[in-house]
Amino acid sequence: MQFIETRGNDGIKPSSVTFSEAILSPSASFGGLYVPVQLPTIDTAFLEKHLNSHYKTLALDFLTTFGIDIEEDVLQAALDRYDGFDDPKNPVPLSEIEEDCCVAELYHGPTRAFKDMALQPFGYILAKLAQKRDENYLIMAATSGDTGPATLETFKNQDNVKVACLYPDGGTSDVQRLQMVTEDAPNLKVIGVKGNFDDTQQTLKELLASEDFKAELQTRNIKLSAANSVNFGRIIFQVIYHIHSYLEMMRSGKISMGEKIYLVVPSGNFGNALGGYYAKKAGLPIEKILISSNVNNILTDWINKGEYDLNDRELVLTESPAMDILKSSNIERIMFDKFGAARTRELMENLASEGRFKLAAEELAKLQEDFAASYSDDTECEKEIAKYAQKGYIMDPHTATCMKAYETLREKALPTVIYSTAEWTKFSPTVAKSLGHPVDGDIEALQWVTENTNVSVPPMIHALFHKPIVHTVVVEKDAIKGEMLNFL
Ligand SMILES: N[C@@H](CCOP(=O)(O)O)C(=O)O
Repeated sequence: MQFIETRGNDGIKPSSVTFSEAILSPSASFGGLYVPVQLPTIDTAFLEKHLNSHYKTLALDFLTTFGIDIEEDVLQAALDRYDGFDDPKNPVPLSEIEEDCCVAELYHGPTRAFKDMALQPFGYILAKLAQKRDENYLIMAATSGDTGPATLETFKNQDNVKVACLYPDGGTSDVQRLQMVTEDAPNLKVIGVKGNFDDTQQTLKELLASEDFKAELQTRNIKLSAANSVNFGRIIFQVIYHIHSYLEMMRSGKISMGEKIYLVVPSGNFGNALGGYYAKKAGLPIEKILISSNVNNILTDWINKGEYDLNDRELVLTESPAMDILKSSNIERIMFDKFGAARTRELMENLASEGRFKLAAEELAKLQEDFAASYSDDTECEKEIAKYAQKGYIMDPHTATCMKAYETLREKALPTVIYSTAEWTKFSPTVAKSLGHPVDGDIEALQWVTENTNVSVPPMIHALFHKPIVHTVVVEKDAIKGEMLNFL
């Protein structure tokens, strides 16, 4: 399988690359991204074959069908990382919360967020490639809370790889911050940035596209890659759990083969939703993908009106910080798929120069064939958390944004899978507040929620409060590059 570029080719970079090249060097021509030339087919035969498969068997078959240039023993070992999840046989359990609605819990890995689903195996593969080639890599990650911890966890103590993780100071939950600043390994650098997530991601994208920065790194014998969903190595693993969810719905008798379902995806950088879109395009019976946001609802406008406008918006800090994003990376891959490279380049260049673009009516109609969107503010989310707690299910604030999408966007009465992207333990003060017991800090909130509901706190979350803080650097945006070079 070859990979091509969302904004076309500049005549300098190769016109297509292999999977390993795309993940080791994820910046494509004109600042674009890599996408596969085609997708494998997920047909009835494929689904039937995996009705009783272990998650790892399904994943290996999907990756093999994709035809990526990674040896099978490396893929096997990468997938063995799922053995460290709560239930190795089923890393993504589904819980029924309504008769026609299940929550797919993507957070049962080491950092309690869906990012582990991709970063655990992807991190293994990237590090192995670097080691086999005897090359050294700086892996950059920009995070609004979940990607950072998962990146540090997957790459810690890996030979040939150093990580620079950028987070917005004050823009994550306390648990998310602690997960990063207490992660101690000689190959990890965590940098707090005075700014918001978009500032950190903008820096990452600029450095990734900068030939000068890459040349500077080359003098130290280091190459540059990224752990965010701009890297297709993340996306490929984010397709698989959508297939798994469908199979789980079949296994539990909620659907029969071929019956369509809705997916509801809380979205920021749109990698999770893109995975669902690719699964749908490959043949998984999905009616539509319903996108939920918080008040940083630029994706809602993109899908409902065809408008993507940064000009009259300020990024707002919310109780669902992982979605506090305005410059969403993967809309580009969707637009490439629907409108082609030339139009994608034009739209993305308009966004860069004018801060906005608008889709034509027929383009919007194409987008709406696959997506619908809504958003919820913090108060609405708190009500949903309280409502489902009463029914015995504790959800985090990102998952809570999905409930409005589930309640209002479905045009047909079809079974629905909602994606829970993070465990409530990362946002316990919001959960306690939603349940009518506002408290000051995480320790008290975790204790109160566990004493008053049916959930428990995993040991790695408890342990965070006793670990020494090893990363204390907080810098202005302009100082990020220098800070990373000092580390190297
Ligand atoms: N929501 C993310 C932001 C980065 O997204 P990614 O999927 O591109 O890594 C976070 O929690 O860090």
